[in-house]
Amino acid sequence: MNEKQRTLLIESASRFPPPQGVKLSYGTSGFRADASILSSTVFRVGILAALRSIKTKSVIGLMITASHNQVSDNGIKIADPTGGMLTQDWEPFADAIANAIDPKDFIQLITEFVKKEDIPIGGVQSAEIYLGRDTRPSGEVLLEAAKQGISSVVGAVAIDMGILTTPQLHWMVRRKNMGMKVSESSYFEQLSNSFRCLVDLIPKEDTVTSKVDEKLIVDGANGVGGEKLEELKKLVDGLIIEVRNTGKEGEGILNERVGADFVQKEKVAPLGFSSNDVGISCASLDGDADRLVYFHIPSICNMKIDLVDGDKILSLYSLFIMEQLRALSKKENSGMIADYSVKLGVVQTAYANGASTEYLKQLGLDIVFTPTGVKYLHEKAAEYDIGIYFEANGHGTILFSEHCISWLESRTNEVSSTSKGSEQHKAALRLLAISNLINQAVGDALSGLLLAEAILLHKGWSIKRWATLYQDLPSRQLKVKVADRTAVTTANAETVVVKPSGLQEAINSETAKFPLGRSFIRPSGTEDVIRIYAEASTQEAADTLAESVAEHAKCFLGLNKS
Ligand SMILES: CC(=O)N[C@H]1[C@@H](OP(=O)(O)O)O[C@H](CO)[C@@H](O)[C@@H]1O
Ligand SMILES: [Mg+2]
Repeated sequence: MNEKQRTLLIESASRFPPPQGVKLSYGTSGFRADASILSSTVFRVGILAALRSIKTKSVIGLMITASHNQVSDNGIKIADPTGGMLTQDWEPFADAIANAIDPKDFIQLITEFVKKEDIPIGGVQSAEIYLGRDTRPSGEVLLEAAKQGISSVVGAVAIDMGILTTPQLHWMVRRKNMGMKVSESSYFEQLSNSFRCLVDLIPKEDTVTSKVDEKLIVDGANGVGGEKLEELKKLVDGLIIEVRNTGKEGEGILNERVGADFVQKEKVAPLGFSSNDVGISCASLDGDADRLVYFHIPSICNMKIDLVDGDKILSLYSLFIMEQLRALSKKENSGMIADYSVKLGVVQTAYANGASTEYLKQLGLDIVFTPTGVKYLHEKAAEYDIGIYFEANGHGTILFSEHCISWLESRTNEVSSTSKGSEQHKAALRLLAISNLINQAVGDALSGLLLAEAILLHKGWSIKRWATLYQDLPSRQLKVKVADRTAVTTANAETVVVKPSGLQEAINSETAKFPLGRSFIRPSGTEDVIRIYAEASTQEAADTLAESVAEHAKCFLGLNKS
């Protein structure tokens, strides 16, 4: 590192002293904490992003958001050149620099890292970083910290893309690195065009007899998703969407009793919904619009909901894609059959409802489990020609391999010359439209919503029909603040506790008391808590199982005194 670069880093780092007595960790989705202590972290991640951009010779994204956390929190995460999450190899470096106690230490870490990774820092090579943020009030100050971090690396340029959903920023980074046009309007155009394409391919006779819902009400969590959906819906014909909890002045507080996380965990309607909405199809986005769940309110008596969670969205997508693949491999007039069999896979986590896994198995799908956190699911899904992944909480997407897309394209060309308009031809076009609609970088509530709506229209299904695909097993999630959550280590996609020893045996003996019982605990990657999950044949049993496992966890780990 040359002298000019070193001086620049030391000067700027001294303006961003780290918080005292706090240990930060890159976690399941970047750094998250109370916004008031994050400036130095965001500044340092700005530098990391610049190094990553130099190393990969690509545009890197920096998103300032704390997703579904309370409004006073904020966070920062990195989008890698493909639009995915930061490569896991760099996470230890992210942790190390975020926790370096003084500028000297910090510079030392950077010097060692650029040497090890052979990063030509100092201006030989340029770097470009796209910045996005959600609607949190702390976003502006943190944006400034990120810019200062970036500009303390010689040759690095920050480009502020403004207030965006997390998936929009990831999409932009991916597109830019593919040499394509990047703007918010091109994002909206791509989504609305591919949605229209799917709707145009709906067999006409089916639409007449359809029982589809007339409108969809969307809870925007008082975050960025609501305002973006207002924009997007102007371009989408054939859907009536009413957006609530848009976060406009006086509408409510970000994520407070609203949003996908609240709805999925509490299983009640968000604020802003009432008994007037009984029977109507509804959906909830989370604070940065990378999660989506659906629901309807079955009765005017209370605000309990019938939840259509990520597992059911995954099931709907899987069913539709399987149907298209089947149509594609059928022998038609052309006499041709599919010349390679598409490897379709489904990825879930331990939080997936047992009934969903059973349903997907019955469809004959290949299902794999990974630890919690989309970085793990995404990586696994990318091993298939078409990989569908979802967390129960509504984060997920469908990945198409390059090989699969070019095969679909050549298939479409072939079939359109021999049997244009055939079922085979339409199936190939539908799959291509899905690959354009659904975000290939990360889970995206807006594109996910348009795909779900297109499939419902195609099948002539209402949300009630969709909800009956299978019946969820009753489940309960709890969280406990323990003395040190890192004392818990797990194995087998987080379904088994390895440490502290004896705890798994205690969980096993509780679980054995309940028919269809299943329970596991794991340390959260985004909050200072241990999460407890339990599932059983009745709600009461699931509640009791969760409570007793929580008691064991407290006993083994001790409570947090602070
Ligand atoms: C049980 C649960 O919903 N966990 C969520 C939550 O992670 P935790 O590590 O459980 O805090 O936030 C992650 C980021 O949004 C998401 O990927 C994950 O699924
Ligand atoms: Mg989110």
